[in-house]
Amino acid sequence: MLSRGNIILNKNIQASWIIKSYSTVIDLKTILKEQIPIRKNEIQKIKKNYGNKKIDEITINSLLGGMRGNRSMFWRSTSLDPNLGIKFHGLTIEDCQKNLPKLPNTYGQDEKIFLPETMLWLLITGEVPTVEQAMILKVELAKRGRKLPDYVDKVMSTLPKDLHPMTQFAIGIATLNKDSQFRENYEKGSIGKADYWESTYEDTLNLIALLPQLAGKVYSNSYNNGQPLGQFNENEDWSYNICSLLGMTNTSDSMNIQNFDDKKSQDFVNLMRLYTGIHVDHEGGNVSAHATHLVGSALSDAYLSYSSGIMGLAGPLHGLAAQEVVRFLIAMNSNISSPNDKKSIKDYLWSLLNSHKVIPGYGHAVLRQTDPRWTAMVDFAKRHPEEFENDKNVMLMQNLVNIAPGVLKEHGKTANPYPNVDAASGILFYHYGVRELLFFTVIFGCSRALGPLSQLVWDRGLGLPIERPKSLDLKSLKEYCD
Ligand SMILES: CC(=O)SCCNC(=O)CCNC(=O)[C@H](O)C(C)(C)COP(=O)(O)OP(=O)(O)OC[C@H]1O[C@@H](n2cnc3c(N)ncnc32)[C@H](O)[C@@H]1OP(=O)(O)O
Ligand SMILES: O=C([O-])CC(=O)C(=O)O
Repeated sequence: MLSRGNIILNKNIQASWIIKSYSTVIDLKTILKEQIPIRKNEIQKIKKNYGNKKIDEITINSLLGGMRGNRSMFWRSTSLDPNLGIKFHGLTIEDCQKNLPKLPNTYGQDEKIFLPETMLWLLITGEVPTVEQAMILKVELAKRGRKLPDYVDKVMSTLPKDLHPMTQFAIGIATLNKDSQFRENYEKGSIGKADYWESTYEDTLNLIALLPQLAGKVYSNSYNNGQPLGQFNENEDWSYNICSLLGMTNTSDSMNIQNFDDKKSQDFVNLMRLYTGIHVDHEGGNVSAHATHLVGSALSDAYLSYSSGIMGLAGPLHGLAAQEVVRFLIAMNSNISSPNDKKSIKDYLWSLLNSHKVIPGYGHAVLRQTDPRWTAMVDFAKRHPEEFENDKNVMLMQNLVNIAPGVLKEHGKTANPYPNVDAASGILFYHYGVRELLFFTVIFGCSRALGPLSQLVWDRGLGLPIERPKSLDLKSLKEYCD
């Protein structure tokens, strides 16, 4: 083991952005105050000395093919290796599971699963937090998240019950911009460019903190006539509060709508921590992160920027695939004799492909191997055999990984025939009783806020400019071809 002050890292880990130990600093904002000028200076030096250095070539294929593979944006905290998957400041999911600290007095915490709060610290600082640092952030988020403003509650209550949960969620997030400190300061003209990051930081923490309340509000709006199913508990962690506000713990904070016993209640909260801990970020080019970054580059505040990210996440080729996978597994199970019936599964997949539909949960724009987030979700199911061994949908999800890649390879189009995270996640929530498929992506949206919004704080800190690529019309394109 290597020790950096109080920060203990497994010896194989090389976290790329760690520059010094902040073991004595316990406040996130103070660390940012120290880090931002150092990084800004580095970026300015790179621009000055290497500004004209070539990184990539833009081909007509990339121009017409969704910029696939173009290295053309800066993203600080995470990067995606096509074969190994996502790394958070150089740490894999497994590294994070080993090294992010577990916190005392945490409801039923599974030793293998970290809290999203510890991941947020890592994303923002590039440092593995100490227990003390993570505890302080956990408490701060809980304080900031204790109450949804009345005007948001009111707006949400007027929305039609059958409005898609993701649309409700995006509206709720955008509405919160009434309280944006950045927007207010900018309008008053009381801040200059060097100060933008501070109020963006405040907005970011307030927004992340309020997401459990907002998700609970959407759920009760859509599925419980607007009546709350649980209450926020300031002494508990962020993921616990998502679960209790959905009415899905057996504690005094919640209606316990699924009649969980202690074990099931704790398992469900741990599943939520796992899910919301690993969905936070997937480098910068995915639709939700990129949309947040693009809108933020116009100096829209954190609320408007992230509501745009949520709208992108609501597309079926991106986050909404989580809902589509569950629909697909249930439909397949009702068309085949058993989840072990390989031939019927293969036929079913072919019928889908022959009708020009995608196999949801399979394929990826960047990954070329099985998504390690998928592996982490399946590992959760394997560690709870008593819970899942008789679940036909979970069985089918697990069997599919041995069949779908072969079918997709034979079909011959898909660059990556292996499962992505959405292939496993929704069906585990479904198992515990979240049967409202349209709601799954809202949980994804709670988690995804952590990555793109910590990037937004840094975008402001580093003074990154408005994003504005040049487009080409058909005439110019033809001229290039000639
Ligand atoms: C959290 C996430 O966002 S993870 C992704 C979630 N989305 C899904 O699971 C939906 C299913 N998968 C897909 O649609 C795609 O694999 C995407 C959108 C994820 C990636 O898209 P691309 O980078 O364009 O993939 P790729 O280069 O492999 O596409 C080549 C062809 O294979 C097809 N293809 C890709 N994946 C699949 C699939 N799972 N089933 C059937 N066909 C597929 C594409 O539609 C494309 O067909 P076309 O040439 O007729 O247009
Ligand atoms: O990286 C992507 O394009 C899609 C994805 O898996 C994510 O955003 O989590």
